Amino acid sequence: MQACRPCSSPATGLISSSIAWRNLREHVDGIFDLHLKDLLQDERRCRNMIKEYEGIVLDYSRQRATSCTFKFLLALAKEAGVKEKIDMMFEGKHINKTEDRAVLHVALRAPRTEKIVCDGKNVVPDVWDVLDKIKCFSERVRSGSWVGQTGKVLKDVVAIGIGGSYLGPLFAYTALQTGAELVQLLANVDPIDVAIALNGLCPETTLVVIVSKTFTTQETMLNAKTMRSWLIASVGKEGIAKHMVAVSTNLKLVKEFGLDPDNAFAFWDWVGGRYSVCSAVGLLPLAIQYGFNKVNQFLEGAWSIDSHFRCAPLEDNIPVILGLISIWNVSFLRCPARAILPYSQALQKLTPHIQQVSMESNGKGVSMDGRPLDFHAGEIDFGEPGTNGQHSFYQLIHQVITAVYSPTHVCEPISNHDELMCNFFAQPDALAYGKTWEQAKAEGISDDLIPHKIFTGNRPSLNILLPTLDAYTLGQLLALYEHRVVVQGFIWGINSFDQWGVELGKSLAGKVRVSMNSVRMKGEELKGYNYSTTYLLNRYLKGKTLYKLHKSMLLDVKDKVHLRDIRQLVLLFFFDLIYHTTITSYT
Ligand SMILES: O=P(O)(O)OC[C@H]1O[C@H](O)[C@H](O)[C@@H](O)[C@@H]1O
Repeated sequence: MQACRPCSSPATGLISSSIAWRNLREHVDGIFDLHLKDLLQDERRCRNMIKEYEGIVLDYSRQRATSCTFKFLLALAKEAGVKEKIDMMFEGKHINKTEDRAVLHVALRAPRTEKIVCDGKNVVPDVWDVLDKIKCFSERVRSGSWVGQTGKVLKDVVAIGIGGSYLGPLFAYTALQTGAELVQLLANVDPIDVAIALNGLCPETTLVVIVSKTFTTQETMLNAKTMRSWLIASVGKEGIAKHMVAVSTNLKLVKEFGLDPDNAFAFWDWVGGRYSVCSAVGLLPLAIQYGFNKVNQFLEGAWSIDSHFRCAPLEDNIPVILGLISIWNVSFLRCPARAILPYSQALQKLTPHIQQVSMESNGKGVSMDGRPLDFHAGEIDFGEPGTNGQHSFYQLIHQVITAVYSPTHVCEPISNHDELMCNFFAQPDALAYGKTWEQAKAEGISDDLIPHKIFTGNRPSLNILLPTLDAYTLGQLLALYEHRVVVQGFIWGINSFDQWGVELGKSLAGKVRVSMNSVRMKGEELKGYNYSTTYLLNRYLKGKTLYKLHKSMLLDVKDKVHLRDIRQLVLLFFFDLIYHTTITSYT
């Protein structure tokens, strides 16, 4: 077993130049020779790799790691100043340096009596003002005392948002679903998504919630305008206040959009979009659908993990351990892909949400001070609920790629889920042990088939077991993943709170938008694009388009959307593109 070298501060500013990092780099060579089937025989090692907090069990004994690995990883966490960075986060310091902002999503779930200071002000009372407003408003909608312009009770709610203003709420909302839903979430600007959301809805009994942190996101604003026109056509401009509310940090733009500031639910720039589930972004739809009690439990669950994250020693701190496991796999074992596999259908939207939280946060190529990283950072996240995933992409994990690490099995044990649970318990061992030639032979498999039926195993995984799945444990699960991602960013020394790459795409789309408008409205020629883009754009502009249909369907048809018509056109357009692609690739 190797001894830990004493740590020293990184000389170049990158964590990779620290002694702790170098210790791990040397240590990893020895790990490549170990197999999980041998590591799993060491009961003492396995016992040390199981942690429990409030009934949540984390078992990471199927990681390709020894207890020495964890000593080195903990030394790395200390070297990177993880504890100090956690404190700075809770103290409201501007740790999002490129945007000069604090990172305080933890303040969103702080009890009323807590004090969390940002820029000299305790923000907890502001948080609770909005929570009280959500409680009051949601109770009025649920009880039917908030009526629409024509006096009818509201029966449907459409929440429009995208990215963090959609994925997080969708995850929490879906996880708590029990049956009849009042609320639907709409993200895509594709008219078919709008049409599906509006199908069968009546403006007189519909409430629209616009969810956008910035209130400038093109897709959301376009969908919001479409919905506003749809409402006005039935209830008039004066009816909007009864049928439209907003969640945003930008109350000025909310007002300019024509909404009563009383109908706006605020949050703050110290809440990142992908960390905003516990703001009004996620809580308003949850409260309308499930009642404010559930919201409270959800917040309490998240806060229980926040408190654990802040206070538990690094070696027992579950989000820190999870973050270290990620660092180990990505940067040292060079396994950048992670499957997240919840063995619970209710958690079907966990993976898409964590995909954004993780990949947008840690998909960074430079350190906080702008230095290019000389190591692998960031993860590729994918997944499906178990057992669906087993019948889809598991074959590749078992036999082909070694670059997938820690399929994270999250499970909720309920007695009549036994079949599901059998799979949950079988998969980690199947991945770890694989199957040898000798085993296959002993099973009587014929020689020609044996190569297809042997598996090298040694595929690492970790298991998280929840005692149950309710609003409280859901809040815990959310906070565990949020903090895990943050820990990774703290160690890699990157900024997990900005997303300038996304901004690049947005600004290019803005340029195309202007060009498209000039061609359509003024008949101008396209200028300033490369050959390929000019060709494709012209081809699109000449082809059949949903543009006219979109207008007539949503603006003129008051209460019935013709889904069949729109689908037909979407398909025509789609095949147009396939045809086009085929021609280009064969000439
Ligand atoms: O909430 P909004 O301001 O409309 O932003 C919605 C989304 O926009 C972009 O895609 C950002 O990268 C996301 O982080 C954000 O959640």
